[in-house]
Parts: sequence; C-alpha cells; structure tokens
Amino acid sequence: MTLGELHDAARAALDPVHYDYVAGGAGEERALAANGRAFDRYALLPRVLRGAARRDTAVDLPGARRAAPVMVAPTAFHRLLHPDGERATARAAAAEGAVLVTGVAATTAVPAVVAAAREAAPDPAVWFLLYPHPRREVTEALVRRAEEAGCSALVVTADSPRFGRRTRDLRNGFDDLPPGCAAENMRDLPGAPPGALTDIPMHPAASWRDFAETVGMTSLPVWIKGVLHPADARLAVEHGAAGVIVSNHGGRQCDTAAASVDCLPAVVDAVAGAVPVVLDGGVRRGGDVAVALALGAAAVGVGRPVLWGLAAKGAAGVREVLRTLLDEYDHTLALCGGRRNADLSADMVVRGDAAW
Ligand SMILES: Cc1cc2nc3c(=O)[nH]c(=O)nc-3n(C[C@H](O)[C@H](O)[C@H](O)COP(=O)(O)O)c2cc1C
Ligand SMILES: CCCCC(=O)C(=O)O
Repeated sequence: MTLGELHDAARAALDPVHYDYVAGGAGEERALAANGRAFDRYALLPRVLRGAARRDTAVDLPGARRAAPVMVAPTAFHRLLHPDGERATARAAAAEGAVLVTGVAATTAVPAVVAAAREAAPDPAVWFLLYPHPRREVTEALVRRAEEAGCSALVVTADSPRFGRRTRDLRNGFDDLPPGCAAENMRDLPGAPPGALTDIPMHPAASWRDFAETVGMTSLPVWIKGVLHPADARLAVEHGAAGVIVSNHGGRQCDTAAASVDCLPAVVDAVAGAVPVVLDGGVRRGGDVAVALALGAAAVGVGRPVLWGLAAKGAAGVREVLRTLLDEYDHTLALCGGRRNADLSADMVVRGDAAW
C-alpha cells in the first residue's frame, strides 16, 4: 500500500474523533498545511556519474548507532489507534533500524516498549520524551524510569508551554482517553493521576535553566525538540543539548509557526556542526527525506504516517511506512549520485514556486 492508501485505510478503521485528533492541527491548521506545502516548493538538482551500486544510509546519532535516517517521531496514545499500541510501533521501528521515541504520553509503560523493540532487534534505539514539568521530582522520576528501562536518549519537548488549541478536538469534545487507555509512564508519580490528556501538565514558565537541570540529571544524551529560531538552537547547544529537533510539532501548537523545513537551514547554520539536527513535519516521501538531509539534517522524524500505518495494520503497517520511506530515499540518493547521506548538499536543492 502507498502511504496515501494506508492513510485512507486508517481513516476508515478509526473512530472519527480519534482520527481528527491525529490528523488535526492547531487553529486554522495553517502550520500543518505549511509543512506539506513547503516540501512541495523544494526540488533537487541531482548530480550525475558519481554513484555506487550500493549506498550506506545509516546515521550515527547521540543515542543511536547506525540508525536509519528516518525515525519515529514521538506521538501520543498509540493504543488509541491499535490494540497493540506502542509495542507494535516499537517492534516495527526496531526491525527497520529506526529510532523510536516513546515517552510520557505513551499508553504502554516504557519497560514493555523497550522489551518489544528487543524482540525485533538486538540493540534497538528507544528514546524517551518528556515535557518540562513544574515539579523537579516528577522529571527526575521520569528520567530514572527511562534509564532503568534501557532508553538510550531523552528528548525534551520545548514547544509546548501550553497545549495547542486543536480546533477539531475542541469541536469534538476530545479531552479524555477511553477506559483502559492511559498515560502509563505517569502512573504513581507525584501529583499526576493518568487518564486525561490534561493529566500531562504543561509548564508555561519552563526555562533554559530547567532544560539544563534535566541535562544534569542524567548521563544519557538529551535532545531538544521544537526549535525553529536559530537563536534558540544556539542556546540549546550552550545549555547542553546533544541534538536539536527542528519541528513545529506537526502544526499542532503555534498555528502561525513557519513550516519546519523552511527553518532548517538557519538552524543548521547556527548550530555549526556542534550537534546533529533532526527535522520533522510534513515528511511524506523519500524525496522529502533527501531534501531535508541535503539542507543539513542528520535524519528526519515522521509522525502521522506511522500512526496511519499502525491504525491500518498494526506493526506490519508501521513497517510498511518506514520501509516505503527508506526505499524511496535510497532510490532518490542513487538518482542523485550519492553513495552516502553526506553526498547530498545544500547546493543540490532549489526552492521556489517553480519547483512544482
Ligand atoms: C497524534 C500526535 C501526537 C503527538 N504527540 C506528541 C507528543 O506527545 N510530544 C511531542 O513532542 N510531539 C508530539 N507530536 C508531534 C510529533 O512528534 C511530530 O513533531 C509531528 O507529528 C511531525 O509532523 P508529521 O506528523 O507531519 O510527520 C504528536 C503528533 C501527532 C500527530
Ligand atoms: C499531553 C499529550 C501531548 C500530545 C501532543 O503533543 C500532541 O497531541 O501533539
């Protein structure tokens, strides 16, 4: 199935309220639309007569060695979409060599997610996402849970001082999870009974000091997610980030935010090679992966396509999504005369309405 067909199958399978939660964005869904439109405006200038019969597309990242260049972005509540939930996503990601980012909004506890990944590959990379929390002891407890489960990196989401205003969810009245589906990693933490979306508290006053404090709590690499401004990318490096994820949260937070891929070149410049940069938002084909890597991303994350694969077919659907993107990317790399990811460079990308 193509990614589009998996999306259609997921829409047919899902409760329309849950479909809307995944598909939707904040406000008028401008940032969501911008992510897709932005990729439509980029085109590649392939180089010729310099390729190889086989390409090496693996990437080394803090917290993941020889990983696929496409990772599973952190997305909440997989058991809302399929009974196998995060276990299925973990097995599929590990089988494809892709990093899986699980975290506070997972509906499966992190030890079970890591165990499922290990069923599929001997040394999978599972990272753990957390939001800055108003109480330090909660952050500390979550960090320990991730470490003890065997996660190899943490990700702090910085773009959510408040939860986005999701128009579809407000209209549908979606603010709670069905019985039997809960934010399992939040169980028995100080002051956070699981059950409702709002039980994962946001921290409007979170600061760079809080971020640095989290970095200081662990020897794991700590990525920061949700950076668009180059000055923040520099601050992230100064405060100990092991990597920067350029993201507008799939258009689900600030609806007037720029498309994430449009912000990538300035962030890559600002970081100046100090740490790797990952891009997510709107990646839907192998050519998008190639454009992002040419513009300086070390890897990309995908959110919704993975969830459509999960809803349509469980682990097999997630594998299909990852396999499709990775095969298309490898094919594009070959057609661009690339032997490895680093053979894609910014001079091989043009941008303008003339692109398509
Ligand atoms: C249903 C859903 C849940 C998400 N949950 C989280 C989350 O808990 N934490 C987070 O940092 N990002 C979350 N995201 C954002 C993704 O990590 C990612 O930034 C975004 O989905 C990328 O855009 P794409 O869906 O166009 O690939 C979520 C996205 C979706 C669609
Ligand atoms: C508290 C759950 C966060 C989910 C999220 O970030 C999203 O729906 O985009």
